[in-house]
Amino acid sequence: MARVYDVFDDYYPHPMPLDAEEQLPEPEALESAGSAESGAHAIVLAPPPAMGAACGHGSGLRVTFENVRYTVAHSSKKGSKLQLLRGLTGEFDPGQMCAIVGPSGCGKTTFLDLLAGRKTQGQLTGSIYYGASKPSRQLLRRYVGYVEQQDTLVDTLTVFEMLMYTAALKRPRTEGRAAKLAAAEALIGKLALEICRDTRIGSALKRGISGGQAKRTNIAIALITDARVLLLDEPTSGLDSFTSNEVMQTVKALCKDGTTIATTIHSPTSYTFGLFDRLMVMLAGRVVYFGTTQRAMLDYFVGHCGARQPTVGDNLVEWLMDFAITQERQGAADALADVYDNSGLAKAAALAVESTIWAERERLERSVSLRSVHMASLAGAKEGWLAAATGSGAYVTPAWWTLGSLMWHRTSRNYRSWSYVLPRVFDKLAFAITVVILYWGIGNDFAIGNVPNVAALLYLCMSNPAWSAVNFGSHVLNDRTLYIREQHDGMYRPTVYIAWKMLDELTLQLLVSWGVNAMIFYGCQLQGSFLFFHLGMFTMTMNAISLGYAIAGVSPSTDVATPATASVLTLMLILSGFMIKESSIPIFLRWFVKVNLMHYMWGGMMINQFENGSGIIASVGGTKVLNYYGLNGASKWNLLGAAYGSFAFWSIMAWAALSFVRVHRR
Ligand SMILES: Nc1ncnc2c1ncn2[C@@H]1O[C@H](COP(=O)(O)OP(=O)(O)OP(=O)(O)O)[C@@H](O)[C@H]1O
Repeated sequence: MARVYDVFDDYYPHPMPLDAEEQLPEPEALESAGSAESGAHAIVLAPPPAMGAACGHGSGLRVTFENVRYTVAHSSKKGSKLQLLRGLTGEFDPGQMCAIVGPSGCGKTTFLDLLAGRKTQGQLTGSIYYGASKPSRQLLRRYVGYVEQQDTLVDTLTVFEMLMYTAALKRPRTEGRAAKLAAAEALIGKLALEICRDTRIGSALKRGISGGQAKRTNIAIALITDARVLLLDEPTSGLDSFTSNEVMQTVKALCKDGTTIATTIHSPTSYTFGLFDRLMVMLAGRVVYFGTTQRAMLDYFVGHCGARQPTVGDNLVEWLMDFAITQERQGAADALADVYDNSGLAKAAALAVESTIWAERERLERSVSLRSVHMASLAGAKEGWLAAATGSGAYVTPAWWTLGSLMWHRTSRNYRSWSYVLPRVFDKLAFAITVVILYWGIGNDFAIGNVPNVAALLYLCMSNPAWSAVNFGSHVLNDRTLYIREQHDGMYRPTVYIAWKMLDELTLQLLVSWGVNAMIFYGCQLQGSFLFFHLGMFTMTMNAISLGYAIAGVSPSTDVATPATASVLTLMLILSGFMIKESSIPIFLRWFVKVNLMHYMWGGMMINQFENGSGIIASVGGTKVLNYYGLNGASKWNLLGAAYGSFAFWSIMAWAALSFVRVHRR
């Protein structure tokens, strides 16, 4: 029968010398070191590198976590709490790649989310440090790249454009295009993306780059700020074993410049497993092993936990996961975690954590007399490595630059896509053609029997742009995963995002609407001012966008937003004063007519059509028409002004919804 170490060697083609540093420390040595305060630094499994290497720009940043516990309110059991993480302690070292493994639901993603500062609920206790600092939002955005499980890319951009777009919003504005270009090209090289550099990313329905290339592009955008820490959540999920190996090999190569890497991974191939320097095994929110991936790991599980010896034919990763999951299913997760907590490994990890925090603080205090984390950050800034994190706010670029970049990198690229342009032009054109065919020349027919037809035409003209609120809302919701990721990455403020989305939609509408509105106005021979007619139609589109965004902002999904928007619009259309005269509406609902945008704009259009009609409508007179509909005495320009007020109101609602309403919880 093959000995376990032979099996190990058979599995790993990589040279993995078993040096003294990777041996399990003797428990007695640890105990004696731990008891003597002065000896605390004598035993550290992975001693901190020289300070410059640990913290300087171009090197890594050690991630240290101490007794991390995380509790959330139970989503299905009201009033009860659930502790998802239970006392995680350890550190991820610069220049090393650590695998976090464990059965599904053991808390791996929760842990990474916490490290990356992306949890929006729950209670965290314990400490997390990046170098010597507790992670500020700025530090996380500047120095930590987080690659989430799902790809969040812009399907209309090429890989190169995606990187340049991200660079424009995540790197300092002042550094110039050449530096951004160099950073993008360097990452394309590092992540072996040359072959798809100019390929559109595409979507599930319209294939562009491959799954592995998409994953590597996600990694590249996480690194565009020269991130010193890279956290990856299941980077190989959905990839075949060859592509998984390729992706992880590329990731591993990033360790060379000192990047600190931690990744959750479900079923690494043997090859990929061999690329990891460290392994953290989790069960039910606790650590059951944190150490080397080498022979000592086998010794630990066989010797301390009662795992069977692996034999030839065993895949070591499967062997480990089979053991861990079986133990969990048998309710032995806590027992295994207790064994780990009492082991030399856990004690060494705790000492290493203490040592790191102490040493980093001492270093900072040496450079300037410091007391607070804020001051510590300033000391870092003095040395250069935290300059951007502390020197700027939560967002790297000013609002005007962000807006310009979004217009340039996103909006202008939209026009390359027929699927973007055609539906937006076609729906306006189709409406205009239909209306012109049905109502040809009607505006110039002054017979009394024609008045309801003209009123109906104007009502249709108002309601058509209003209905597009349903589409606009779904555009925001389709973008939501990307929006959330880019928000976390500090790429734009919600105000800028809303302003950009509106400009994005309105730019094309502005171009198209002049033509189609002129077709309707002159084809149907409507009366009054064309400018007013056009502004009225355009204002309705603006309102539809802001209304759609406001409702989408508080809706968890399109399934909720679409019927909600349709209901609001239906109410507006019914109570506009056209379908039911205001005087016939029950008194308790009449207030709605007064705040109803449709009432204002349809009323304004009616006044525009009939205000000069007293001489031209032979039998009835324009004033009487307006009287009949309850529109006498109003000024069409005031009504237009009210519609702009409504736009401002819905825009503020949309901004507030995106800024303050957390429909996504993690
Ligand atoms: N509010 C909550 N109420 C109840 N359970 C929750 C809540 N939030 C998270 N959980 C549970 O916490 C566990 C940890 O989830 P997490 O996504 O971190 O697991 P994971 O190890 O990353 O799983 P996977 O490998 O499948 O991605 C899951 O079982 C999840 O269902």
